[in-house]
Amino acid sequence: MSRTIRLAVIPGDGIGPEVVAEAVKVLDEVAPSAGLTIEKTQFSLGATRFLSTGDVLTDDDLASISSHDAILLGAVGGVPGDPRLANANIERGLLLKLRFTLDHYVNLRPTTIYPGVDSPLSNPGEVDFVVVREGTEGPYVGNGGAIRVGTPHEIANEVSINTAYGVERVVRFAFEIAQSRPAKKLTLVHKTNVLTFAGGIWRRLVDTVGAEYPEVAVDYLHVDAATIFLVTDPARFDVIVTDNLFGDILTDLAGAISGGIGLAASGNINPDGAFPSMFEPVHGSAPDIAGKQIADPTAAILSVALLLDHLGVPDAAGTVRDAVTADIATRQADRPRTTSAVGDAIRDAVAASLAR
Ligand SMILES: NC(=O)C1=CN([C@@H]2O[C@H](COP(=O)(O)OP(=O)(O)OC[C@H]3O[C@@H](n4cnc5c(N)ncnc54)[C@H](O)[C@@H]3O)[C@@H](O)[C@H]2O)C=CC1
Ligand SMILES: CC(C)CC(=O)C(=O)O
Ligand SMILES: [Mg+2]
Repeated sequence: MSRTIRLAVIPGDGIGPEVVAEAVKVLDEVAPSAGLTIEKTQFSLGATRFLSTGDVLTDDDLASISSHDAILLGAVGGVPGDPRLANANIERGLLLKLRFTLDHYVNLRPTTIYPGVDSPLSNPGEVDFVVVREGTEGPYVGNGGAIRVGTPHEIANEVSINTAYGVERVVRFAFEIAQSRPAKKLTLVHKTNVLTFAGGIWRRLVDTVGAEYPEVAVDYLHVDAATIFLVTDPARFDVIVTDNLFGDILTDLAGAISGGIGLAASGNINPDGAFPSMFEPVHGSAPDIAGKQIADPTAAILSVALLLDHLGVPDAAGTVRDAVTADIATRQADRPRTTSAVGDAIRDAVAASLAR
């Protein structure tokens, strides 16, 4: 029996539409094998839409997106510094508004170094960790302001919000994941030596919640030291739990060490299922390479694997990851392929695997 999934597709800006086209290609190939019928609604949102209509995300857009079962997003944002977008605030008005309104409190960002991948690390070892980044709080909530703007006496602030409710639930989610993994290790990353108030609540809640997970070994690193170990000893990590800002930064670094930002996938999860979760590559709209068909669509395709996990069809997710693994093993730096050629190859590998 087939299950219908209503998927909101937001290709977005820059390379977003290029990589989403490949992700959809792969999703359409694998979905029937998992008994899924994917009913897609396209949403034309982002900088391009703002420039033509002046709208970032209307109430109607939000209501319509919310009525779907899940969301697939490319990336949004125009060329940084483009004066026409000065008042648009696409990132906050669209991306963060979706994450906050749909209560995506878990931003799940796994990192694996696939065999044959072109990593800048000489000897990375077995790398397989997941960053559980808080998605609805921290310094991204817009709790700030500025006075005397543009004068030599300007003062600006941007305050990090960390609630016991918000921190506890994401920490608990991270412990659940750590408990389910063979290494059973959780590393809190923060900056408690300086951010004593924000860091304090994270440390205390990790200790409190951790008492319920005696099998999980708990570690702590300041964020600056964490960047060292991500490069020198990434195999030490299993589950990292951290706030919205540190998680944002660490996961770009994680992408870079594991073969490039074009491989890094993410899920913005509402674990309670009250709202649709949203799947997207970690990267942005990459205006520097947009329109050239040279973006790597693998991160978007691996985000489809996270979507399939979320939909409760792990075999289909595994089929996609196996196809990506096989494709990465064939890559040659001196023979680059177009975005759609990579998508075709992964789609064909999925088809071949399903035919066996
Ligand atoms: N989730 C989202 O929608 C995000 C949006 N942004 C927005 O995207 C715009 C550009 O941001 P940047 O800071 O330049 O970050 P970016 O992630 O778009 O690009 C950083 C670098 O990585 C490269 N890159 C990114 N994705 C790639 C891919 N799939 N294949 C190959 N190379 C890739 C780009 O060419 C660039 O050199 C900004 O407006 C930013 O706010 C940034 C991050 C996330
Ligand atoms: C524009 C940012 C809020 C998005 C971002 O960089 C991310 O989620 O990784
Ligand atoms: Mg980021």
